Amino acid sequence: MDDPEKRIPVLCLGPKGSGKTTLLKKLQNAEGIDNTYSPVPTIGTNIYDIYYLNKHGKKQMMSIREVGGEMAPLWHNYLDGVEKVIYVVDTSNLCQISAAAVLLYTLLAEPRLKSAKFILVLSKMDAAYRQMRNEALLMLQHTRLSTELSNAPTLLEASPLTGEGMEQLKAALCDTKIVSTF
Ligand SMILES: Nc1nc2c(ncn2[C@@H]2O[C@H](COP(=O)(O)OP(=O)(O)OP(=O)(O)O)[C@@H](O)[C@H]2O)c(=O)[nH]1
Ligand SMILES: [Mg+2]
Repeated sequence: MDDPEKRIPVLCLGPKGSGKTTLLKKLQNAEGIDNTYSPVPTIGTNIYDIYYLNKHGKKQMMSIREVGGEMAPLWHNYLDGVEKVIYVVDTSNLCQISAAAVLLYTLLAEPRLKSAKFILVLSKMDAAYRQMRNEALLMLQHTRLSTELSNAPTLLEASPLTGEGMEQLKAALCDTKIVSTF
């Protein structure tokens, strides 16, 4: 397990199996992220180095720390110095969404994350699961969060398997214009 003291500005959280590892691997432009890809559950944490072009066209590296869903009771150890939180919710698993919402609200109320930017990723937005999008947003009370919170999460719909939403996620992370050739 990595050292929680090591400052990594971007944290990727969400319930187990919500698709964090798959999403971050795809952000790294890893090969073979398709229907045959079967990641192992993250026991502990993983750090992913992501390369991107900044607004001056220069290649830069950003580190993102994933903390496995199994580690939810220990997430609070990793919040110091965090500037951005990618919160991944599995749209195909409506049974898990209420629990995901409670964990999200706890993070939004966390004083150490008061000025952090939240990116709420509805994952597994493959065609088969798209129909569940509205139910998922309702269960997360997304409309209420957007109107009542100053640090309301930015909503993104993504599927690492189809590539949907990946450029938007990169752009939201890098505060840079969308770059199509990377
Ligand atoms: N259909 C579909 N399945 C996905 C997608 N992303 C991830 N999965 C599957 O969901 C399962 C869990 O994915 P992971 O990326 O390991 O999830 P995780 O959030 O990292 O899980 P933990 O590390 O246990 O917290 C795997 O079987 C993936 O293949 C997606 O976009 N579409
Ligand atoms: Mg994982």
